[in-house]
Amino acid sequence: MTGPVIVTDIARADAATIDALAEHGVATVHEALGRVGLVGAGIRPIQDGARIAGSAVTVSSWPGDNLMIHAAVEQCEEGDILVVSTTSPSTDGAFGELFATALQVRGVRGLVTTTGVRDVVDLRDMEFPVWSSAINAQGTVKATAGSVNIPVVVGGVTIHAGDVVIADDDGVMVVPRAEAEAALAASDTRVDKEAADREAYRGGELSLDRKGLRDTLTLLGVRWVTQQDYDAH
Ligand SMILES: O=C([O-])CC(=O)C(=O)O
Ligand SMILES: [Mg+2]
Repeated sequence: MTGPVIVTDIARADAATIDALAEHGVATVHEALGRVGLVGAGIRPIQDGARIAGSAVTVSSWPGDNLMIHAAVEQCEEGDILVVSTTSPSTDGAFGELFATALQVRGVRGLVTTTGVRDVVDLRDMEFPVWSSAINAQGTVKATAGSVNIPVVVGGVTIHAGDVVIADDDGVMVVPRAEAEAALAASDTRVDKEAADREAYRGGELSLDRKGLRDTLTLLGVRWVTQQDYDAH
């Protein structure tokens, strides 16, 4: 379909699966999925300590224009995360505490945006978590058509409406909706493995031995030499 659209009634992943993914956090799910889905590190949290997951409601906006964010609020439901991208780069402050107020009332868990945001003192105070490209008071207009709930690119990653977005202090990642269950199972397995690793490291075991990395170093031609031998050659 061409032209601006607002897609309604999007499909979402299972709520319990989304909540369990939130508990695992970005780094674990990213590793468990095979190191995919990570949004570029240019999208940063404005707060410390928030860890959320939710279904993406996506916005494709004109730069410097937040009309389509206004349109998207109506499409948001309990447990969603609003994801905003612009058709060309813009760090204008397209979002602030008024939008956050409207979204919080609808049970939206947070915002991920390639734009800038403003009112950050208020956003932090009201505990509405935000990941953005910039903090910027620059105001925007409401004049240009865009789309809601079409695929958008954020930090090099394509996010479809209804995909599971996970965000915490490490960054933001996306799990395609159809892979949410598999991502959770793989994350559970990884957490068990890391628990065993942690126990071993607490006991003094070296990761070099536990992961067989001495062989890797040897295969790569790395040699262990005493300082005396090193200095002598
Ligand atoms: O109204 C705007 O343009 C963005 C903003 O500052 C808010 O949501 O509070
Ligand atoms: Mg404001």
